[in-house]
Amino acid sequence: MSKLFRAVIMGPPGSGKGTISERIAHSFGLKHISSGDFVRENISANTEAGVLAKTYIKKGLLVPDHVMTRLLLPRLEEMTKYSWLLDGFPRTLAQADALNSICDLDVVINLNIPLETLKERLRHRWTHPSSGRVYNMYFNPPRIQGLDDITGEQLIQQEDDRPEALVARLRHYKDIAKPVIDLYKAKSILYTFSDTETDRIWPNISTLLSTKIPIGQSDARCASTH
Ligand SMILES: Nc1nc2c(ncn2[C@@H]2O[C@H](COP(=O)(O)OP(=O)(O)OP(=O)(O)O)[C@@H](O)[C@H]2O)c(=O)[nH]1
Ligand SMILES: Nc1ncnc2c1ncn2[C@H]1C[C@H](O)[C@@H](COP(=O)(O)OP(=O)(O)O)O1
Repeated sequence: MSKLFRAVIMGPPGSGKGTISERIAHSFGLKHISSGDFVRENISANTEAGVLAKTYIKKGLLVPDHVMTRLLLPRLEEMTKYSWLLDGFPRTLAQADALNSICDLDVVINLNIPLETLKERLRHRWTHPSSGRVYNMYFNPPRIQGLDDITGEQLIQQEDDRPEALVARLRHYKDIAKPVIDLYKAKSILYTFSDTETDRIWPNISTLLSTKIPIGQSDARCASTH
């Protein structure tokens, strides 16, 4: 069997991780695992870890590393037969070390987007809370204003996406992501993409992955998990 492909996508809130992950999953047939979606699924299903995670998220905090790894690692271990792309995990060095103990990553995509662009995007981001699907009033608007394309349910603007909240989130992201980025740089698997537009970044990511993903792995049938 040819070698499976393991990738991580990193970037500050609003950098386009979710948007680009969907494109990668669709074009290259990788399983897309979003830590945020997975946490929300566990909260809805009332699993032990989900109940615990909810107590932190309600306070606007990140879920502690040991809870996060207890949630995510078994999920990844179920996926040993698939190539996957992980979005939203690892967020801390402890999470990166835990991930390192169960697999070798091939590529880490690091999105470097200017602060002004992030603020502007998140100001116009609308979210479907139960699925985590996101829209932008200009970039990818829903078919009917204010409603989710798939379920027709109401979209909301998250408190976290207000510009004032974003500056604090971004500062926090930078502090915790720096050692993770340094680790992947030292391993020579970090690929950084800097631009203000996803559509300009995407061709470069697509070219990179075309050279890295073994032939026969691009199977659109095993695309995104949601
Ligand atoms: N104007 C514009 N909006 C974009 C672009 N790329 C993504 N967006 C929108 O920007 C917002 C953020 O994109 P996401 O894919 O949710 O970013 P993320 O990195 O997953 O964000 P978090 O979930 O907060 O970590 C969404 O509303 C997207 O629709 C772009 O190139 N231009
Ligand atoms: N790797 C991780 N470490 C800690 N908490 C995490 C995490 N991934 C997700 N979470 C938790 C905290 C987030 O506020 C929540 C939703 O995740 P998300 O949708 O990726 O985040 P955000 O709301 O920052 O865009 O789940």
